[in-house]
Amino acid sequence: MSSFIEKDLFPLSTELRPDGSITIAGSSLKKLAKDFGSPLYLYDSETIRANIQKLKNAFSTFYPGNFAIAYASKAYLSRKFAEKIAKQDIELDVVSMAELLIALKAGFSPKQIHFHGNNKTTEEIQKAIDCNIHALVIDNMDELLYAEKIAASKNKCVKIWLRITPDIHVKTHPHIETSAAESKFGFHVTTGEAKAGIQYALKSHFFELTGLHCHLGSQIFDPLPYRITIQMLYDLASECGYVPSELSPGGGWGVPYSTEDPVADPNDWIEHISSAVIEQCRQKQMPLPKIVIEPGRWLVAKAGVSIYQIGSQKSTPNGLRIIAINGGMSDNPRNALYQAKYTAVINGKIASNEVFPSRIVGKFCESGDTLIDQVYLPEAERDDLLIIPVSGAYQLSMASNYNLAPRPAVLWLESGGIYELLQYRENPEESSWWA
Ligand SMILES: Cc1ncc(COP(=O)(O)O)c(C=O)c1O
Ligand SMILES: N[C@@H](CCCC[NH3+])C(=O)O
Repeated sequence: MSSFIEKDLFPLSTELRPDGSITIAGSSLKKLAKDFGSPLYLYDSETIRANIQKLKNAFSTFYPGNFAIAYASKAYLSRKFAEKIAKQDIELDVVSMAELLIALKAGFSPKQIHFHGNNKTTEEIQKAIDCNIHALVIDNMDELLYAEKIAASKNKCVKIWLRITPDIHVKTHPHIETSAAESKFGFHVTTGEAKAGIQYALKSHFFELTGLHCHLGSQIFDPLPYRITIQMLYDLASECGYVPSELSPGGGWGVPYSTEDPVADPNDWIEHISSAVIEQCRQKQMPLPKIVIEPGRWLVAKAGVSIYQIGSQKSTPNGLRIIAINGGMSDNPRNALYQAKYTAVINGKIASNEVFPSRIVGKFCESGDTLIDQVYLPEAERDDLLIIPVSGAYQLSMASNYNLAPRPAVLWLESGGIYELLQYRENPEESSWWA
């Protein structure tokens, strides 16, 4: 456990009791699992607030212009979670009608919201226009022309950004890279579509092109591709005689999931983004834009912890120790999708010295339903609680009802043992499949 704490994998308010059990924000995980059942997801409020503050401080240190932190809500969103985040004076990136409606309901002003997506529906474009969101982020030429028709039918001038794809590779899993020439996202630079899009948007009576955006991908630990992209965006803008008042280099900064993963300081990210923008503006004699970053994972991954109950255990003929838990790919498909690596501990047995290589598998009817390929754990018994840290991003937001599994409950933890239900456990007897 101490190595996990050193490596910064658990939420800030995590404490280890002398009996080897864990509390977060003063709440015992054993008690929470008893009261709310498992699988159970928890978010530590202190970690989220500290992460937001860290990014704000970094901008205050490195960037003399305006900036905004926009939480990429696809990482995890529910109405109550959105209400908590709305109080932190940040903006929000949404990609669907439901995310937009929740954001508005939770108290985000439309002026704090920008709407992404490579294939927005007519209703989504209409709704975004009707509520005057901060920016409709147009993904491609086809969408630019379609959104213009909708804006014209409403006789409105809509604030837009264009999502530009630089056609470069970044080091991450191919499924979460969005910057390459093969990407389905954005106006590609090398085909000339990006330049044509900017020129078209600048001429249209129905658009105000307030900014350019690029999102390179996710789980990125190197600031260099951000620098290259910012230069590319400014070269493009300058070729088109365009001066962006906002510039969004997206999100994507990575987090460690296990003690073997790199730890990358987001200060480096913000410092590089800031200095690249300052350098480009100086070279091109343009005023500094408002920089809008869109972190999802970096803001919430480490704040989240998932708790499971251990069930069957077995050894395979080749000596592999398998521990099955009462969740799996339905609440966390990341190993199945990206071979994502995690670590885990057994609550109450953290101090044990004797550990064995173990594979953590779920309860679903797929051989790929593995949560952790290999982790060293002590002897475990049925009903022991397995705790997986860094569970706050892209687990529940990608959860499914495979095998008609109900989605788990989610709690928000405040210090002093205070907690609030963000999302209740689905009731398998009241789900839509009974219709
Ligand atoms: C447009 C856009 N912005 C921001 C993000 C957030 O990425 P991350 O959670 O890696 O910060 C994503 C997801 O990759 C995205 O598609
Ligand atoms: N879902 C991915 C991240 C993709 C982010 C959205 N473009 C993950 O779990 O790592």
